[in-house]
Amino acid sequence: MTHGTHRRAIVLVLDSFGIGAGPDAEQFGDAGTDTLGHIAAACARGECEPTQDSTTAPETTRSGPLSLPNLARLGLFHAHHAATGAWADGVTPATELIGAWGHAAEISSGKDTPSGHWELAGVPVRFDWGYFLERNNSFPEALLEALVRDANLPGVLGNCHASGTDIITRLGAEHLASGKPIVYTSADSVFQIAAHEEAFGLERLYALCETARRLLEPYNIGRVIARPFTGDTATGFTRTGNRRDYSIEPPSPTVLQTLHDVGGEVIAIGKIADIYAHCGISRSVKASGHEALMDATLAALEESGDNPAGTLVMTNFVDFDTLYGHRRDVAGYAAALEAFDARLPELLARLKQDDLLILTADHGCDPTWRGTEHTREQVPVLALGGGLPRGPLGARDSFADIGQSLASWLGLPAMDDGTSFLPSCSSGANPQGEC
Ligand SMILES: O=P(O)(O)O[C@H]1O[C@H](CO)[C@@H](O)[C@H]1O
Ligand SMILES: [Mn+2]
Ligand SMILES: [Mn+2]
Repeated sequence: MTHGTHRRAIVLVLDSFGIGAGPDAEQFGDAGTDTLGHIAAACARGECEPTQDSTTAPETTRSGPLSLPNLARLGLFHAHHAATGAWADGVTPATELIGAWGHAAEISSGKDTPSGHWELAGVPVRFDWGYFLERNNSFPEALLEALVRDANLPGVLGNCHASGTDIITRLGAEHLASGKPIVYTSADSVFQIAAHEEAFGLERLYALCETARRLLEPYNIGRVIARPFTGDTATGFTRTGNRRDYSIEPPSPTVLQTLHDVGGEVIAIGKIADIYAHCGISRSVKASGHEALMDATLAALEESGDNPAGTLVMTNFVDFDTLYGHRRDVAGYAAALEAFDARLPELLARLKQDDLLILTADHGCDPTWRGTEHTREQVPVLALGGGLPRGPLGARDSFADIGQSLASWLGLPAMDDGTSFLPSCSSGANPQGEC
């Protein structure tokens, strides 16, 4: 088969960065959500200013309207306008756009991280995940009994729906005293285990998660997540960067797998390898924090591009979701967006002729919304290169349009789902094609 030469695709997933409620948001109780729009509005109202008692995180020093000049040039605010019918408050949309921009709705049954990532890699989730719906005594007794027995535990704490930071504050001391790990869930298809990194042991926590992963097989649960933390009752408890996700495998080959199968290189940065259950990954680079994730992405761009079958560099920027979205920290989310935006010129400077860059998200997590859960939203599709003319990509019916476009650019067999937004002349299956 003819195959694109030395082409690369770079996909940055801004975890939870929704740009307006999806067409089916009502069914999720999320009609009216808008992660970007509500952050911008709060900034415009002067609600995201540095405060006297602000923590020492440097990003909390931001102030004024939301300022994202580089994302604006890639068409972020235009995409948000197209998705919602309104310009985000206080922002300055770019007059000179450099790329193609659109917005995509999710067709997967859930609004969780694996569903969003698999769909954007061309594999929507059409089956229903298992969920633990009870807010208290959430897990079946038989499951917990088996976990306690197989992992030789003194018992478990939690067994409820919870916010991960709240539950370690509430149960951290009891965990230290009893040695019992904390198990909890959310509206997502997850089984989360929090334990003290030193007192319980990090490797022991990972092994416990693997046991849980095995025991959860009949329950159709998307992910087991290890949530290590440190601290004590005097200092308080803090989660560390050693989180690990144990996902089930995608139901069919994603575009990562398809590229890997033809000998291409798939470089997974941050959580990406875990999210795809290590399927179709050539190299996984772990990094904690957005600065380190961006550094790793830039390094991957420096080091890659020699593979004649093509290269995919894919990075998940998780802090938007974990540190700010779920914590309903609007100012923190705004500051993290601005810090991300400030690094984009370094990335753009490393792009080459045969590169396609896509910035997108996996779901929303509107920090102004009730509760602490994800929100069913559309995501931005900001694309640069790939033979794309500047301008609108329109409303995309599925995140899978991204996967199909990646397949086209990299000269791979077409995915079953999704419609490519690239011009047909730029398909990697026909690298001589001139656009
Ligand atoms: O509150 P924490 O532990 O961050 O949990 C959140 O993280 C999980 C995975 O994204 C979600 O299901 C959500 O509940
Ligand atoms: Mn996510
Ligand atoms: Mn999340």
